[in-house]
Amino acid sequence: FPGPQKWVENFPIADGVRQSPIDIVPGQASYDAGLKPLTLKYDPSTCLDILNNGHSVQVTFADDTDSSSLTDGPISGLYRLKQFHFHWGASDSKGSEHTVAGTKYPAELHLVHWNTKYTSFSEAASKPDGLAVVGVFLKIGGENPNLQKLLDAFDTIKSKGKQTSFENFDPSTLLPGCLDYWTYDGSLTTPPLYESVTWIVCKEPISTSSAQMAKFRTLLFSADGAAQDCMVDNYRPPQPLKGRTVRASFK
Ligand SMILES: CC[C@H](CNC(=O)c1ccc(S(N)(=O)=O)cc1)c1ccc2[nH]ccc2c1
Ligand SMILES: [Zn+2]
Repeated sequence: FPGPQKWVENFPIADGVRQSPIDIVPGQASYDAGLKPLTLKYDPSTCLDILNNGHSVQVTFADDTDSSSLTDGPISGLYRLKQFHFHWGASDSKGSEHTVAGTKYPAELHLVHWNTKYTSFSEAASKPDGLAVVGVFLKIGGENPNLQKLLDAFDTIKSKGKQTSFENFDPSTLLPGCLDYWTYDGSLTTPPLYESVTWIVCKEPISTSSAQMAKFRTLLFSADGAAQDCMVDNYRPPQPLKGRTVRASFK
C-alpha cells in the first residue's frame, strides 16, 4: 500500500479538482446563513463491530435502516451512518488530515454516511453526492472516557484483518459540544479517492490524552506473523483547493 505520493499512478483522480483533505483557512471561508445546523441521530444498537482494516481502526454500523443518520447541515435528504474511523500521527505534533490555517491536530475522527437516494454504500461511494463525512479533530487535553471504550478493544485487533464484536456504542459521545462546521466538496482521502464526499468539518475539537494517543500507535498496519509495522501517520496531507469555496455555518 504505497504512500500518498504514489497513489496517482494507479488512481489518476489523485490530481483531481475536488480532492481531500485540504487546509481550512478560517479567514477565507465564507459564512453561509443558509446552512442549517447538523442533525445527527445515532442509535447505539446499530453498532456492530470494531476492525483493524490495515489502514485504520474502524467501527461499523448496521445500515439497513435509517436509525443512525445525518440530515440537514449542508446536505439534502438523509444519509445513513456506515462506519467511523480515525487518522493519527507518529507523535502528537501531527496526525489530522484536514489542517486549520496550517495547524495539524494529533488525530481526526471521520463519521462516514451515505446518501439513501442510492441503494447501498458501495453504489453511493462513487457518486458526486454519494457520501457525507463528518470530521472531528482530536486535541491533547483531558482523558476522554468515551474514547477509552474503543481503546480498550485495541489489544484484540492489533493486526490487520482482526475484528471483534463491539456493541451499544453511541458515536454521538465522540462529538464536540458545539457543532459549528466548515463544509466543502471533496473526496475519499484514501484510494480509490472518489470525488463523492460532502465534507463537514467541526470547528471544535474533542479532547484526548497523550497516553490515549499512544494507544492508537500500538495498532499495526501488518498482519499477524508479518514483520510488525506500527500503524502511524495514516493521514493524507492537504491537497490543492483548485478554486473551491469553503463555507462556514458560523460567523
Ligand atoms: C469505495 C471505497 C470503499 C473503501 N473505502 C472507504 O469506505 C472509505 C471511507 C471513508 C474514507 S475518508 N478517510 O475519506 O473518510 C476513505 C475510504 C470500498 C467499499 C467497498 C469495496 N469493495 C471493493 C473495494 C471496495 C472499496
Ligand atoms: Zn478518514
